[in-house]
Amino acid sequence: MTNGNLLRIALPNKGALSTAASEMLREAGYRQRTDSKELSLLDTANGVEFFYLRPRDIALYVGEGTLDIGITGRDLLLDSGSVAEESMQLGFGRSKFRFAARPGVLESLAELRGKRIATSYVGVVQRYLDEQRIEASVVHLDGAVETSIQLGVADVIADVVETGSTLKQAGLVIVGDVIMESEAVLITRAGAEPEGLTAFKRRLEGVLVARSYLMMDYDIPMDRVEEAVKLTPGLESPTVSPLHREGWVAVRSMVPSDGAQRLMDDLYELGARAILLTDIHACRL
Ligand SMILES: Nc1ncnc2c1ncn2[C@@H]1O[C@H](COP(=O)(O)OP(=O)(O)OP(=O)(O)O)[C@@H](O)[C@H]1O
Ligand SMILES: O=P(O)(O)OC[C@H]1O[C@H](OP(=O)(O)OP(=O)(O)O)[C@H](O)[C@@H]1O
Ligand SMILES: [Mg+2]
Repeated sequence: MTNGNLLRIALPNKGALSTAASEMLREAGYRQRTDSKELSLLDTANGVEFFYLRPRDIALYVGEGTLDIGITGRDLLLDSGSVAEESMQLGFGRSKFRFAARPGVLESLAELRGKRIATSYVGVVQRYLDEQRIEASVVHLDGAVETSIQLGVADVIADVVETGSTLKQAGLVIVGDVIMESEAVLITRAGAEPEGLTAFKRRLEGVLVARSYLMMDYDIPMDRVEEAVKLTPGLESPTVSPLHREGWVAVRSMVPSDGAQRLMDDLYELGARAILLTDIHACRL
């Protein structure tokens, strides 16, 4: 690591991952650029420096050790062939990598043999073809690959699919199974443990937990508390506090956001009252 003890972090400068990555870092308490033209940003109070780079190039910088860590897509990491490694899943930028063609052109991926496949992810596609021992020609395009079929440059495309609306617009249908599932990931260099990495990861983990859990409070008669805490076991152990009202206690526990309303109904049925749900802004487990 250069530049004193600053942890040097690569972030997507534009594209599908950029806004969500910056948002996550802001939630983790880091400074982020306010102008999308800024190329890098120092956050000395938190011991980090951010470099805003093309998501495609991020694995290269991290793999070569020029930068300590980065946020990019799992598919882009694999495509780059970099020695950088996935160190943490970040839960946004989810997509599936798939083959598609005009209806009737291809029944299964076994029929890819001899076809012209257009993609921006040559590394991912070639690796798949090699694994399956299929010989086909790969046409490298920078983007808008769906249009290449209409323009006669390819028979098949291989691309990121999120909602599927781009494929639909181009009149293409998915062929075969999902080649890979991707999401934004934190990447590091194999074997490297830069100073500050553990603290940085703990902050991001805090954001992931704060996003997927809520804080629940409720009052309940003491003789029901065992049943109630079985429904709300929390991550460590729920806090049970005495109440002024005799025979009642207050319970506080983290609960998964998914299904929290249903949990409130169940607790009410059990006799709980004053059931409150509040957001968690930040946490360290
Ligand atoms: N709807 C989406 N479109 C494209 N990429 C997506 C989508 N949803 C998630 N991703 C992920 O975002 C990453 C690609 O990011 P980005 O769109 O910035 O790359 P790009 O298409 O190569 O760049 P650009 O379109 O800016 O030239 C991949 O990891 C991909 O899986
Ligand atoms: O399934 P969907 O929700 O339609 O999203 C997938 C589409 O979005 C991306 O394109 P992008 O907008 O990044 O343009 P590009 O192809 O020029 O990179 C990707 O390459 C697909 O074309
Ligand atoms: Mg794109």
